[in-house]
Amino acid sequence: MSLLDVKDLTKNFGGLTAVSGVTMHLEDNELVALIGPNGAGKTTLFNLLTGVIPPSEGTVSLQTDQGLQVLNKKKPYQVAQAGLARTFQNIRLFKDLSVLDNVLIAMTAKHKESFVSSILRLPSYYKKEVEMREEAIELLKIFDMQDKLDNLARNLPYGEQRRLEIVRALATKPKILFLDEPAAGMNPEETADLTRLIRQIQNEFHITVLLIEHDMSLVMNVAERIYVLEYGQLIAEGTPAEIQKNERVIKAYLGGES
Ligand SMILES: Nc1ncnc2c1ncn2[C@@H]1O[C@H](COP(=O)(O)OP(=O)(O)OP(=O)(O)O)[C@@H](O)[C@H]1O
Repeated sequence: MSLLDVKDLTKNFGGLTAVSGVTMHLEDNELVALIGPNGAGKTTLFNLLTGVIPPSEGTVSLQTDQGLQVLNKKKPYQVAQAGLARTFQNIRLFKDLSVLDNVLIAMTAKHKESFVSSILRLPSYYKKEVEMREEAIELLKIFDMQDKLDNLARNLPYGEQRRLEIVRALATKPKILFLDEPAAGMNPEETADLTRLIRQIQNEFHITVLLIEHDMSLVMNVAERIYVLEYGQLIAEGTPAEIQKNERVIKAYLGGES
């Protein structure tokens, strides 16, 4: 049994089938990439896996501490509580809040502090708040952002805004982290930093990462396994070396150069 099992997942938008009968799996502590040409259905598949949109058909099941959970009909916050976190193609930070507050808000979504103790401001509430603050600072230290705690998110350079998004996702202590085009808009130096960061996340947090990315050097550098989508269907799965020499992938994705 895999950590995440996806069976025959399909999404129709009116007459268009954006994702068609996708079956895939993710294992513990794997770094997997999902690639495919523009419009292949990658973001739609991410949205299905993270509860942003419901599937037309198929199932998504996650192994959790409470046993197997079917995620299909769950809302995004329930999917997040089950252990799936994601970033988006377009940055979604609270731009007018500080770096630290951005992380604290993500943490609050996960912590189950009782309503009564937070309303009454019981000692346990303050204790929790102090703990969360310490945890958030520790996390930001790992990603070299300890000097930016009070900076407004909007004032960070682009690469750091993307990094903060990843920190926010990690603050929810996910089992699986979904990264949607994390290198989009980055310069080569920022992309090199991101490559190191993704490896660091996998090593230090022992979580599974699924990555959508158009930057092939990043994908081939970090992914252990790659899925390839074309017109909503999976056309290949394998190691970077296998994918690079897969005829169907070369034809579909790399423009038939061989
Ligand atoms: N809400 C929607 N309603 C109708 N069609 C949609 C919707 N969302 C996506 N599509 C269509 O589904 C197909 C897959 O789109 P999707 O964004 O998932 O592809 P993608 O592989 O992520 O593309 P890109 O690499 O350009 O981001 C496209 O033809 C797109 O126009």
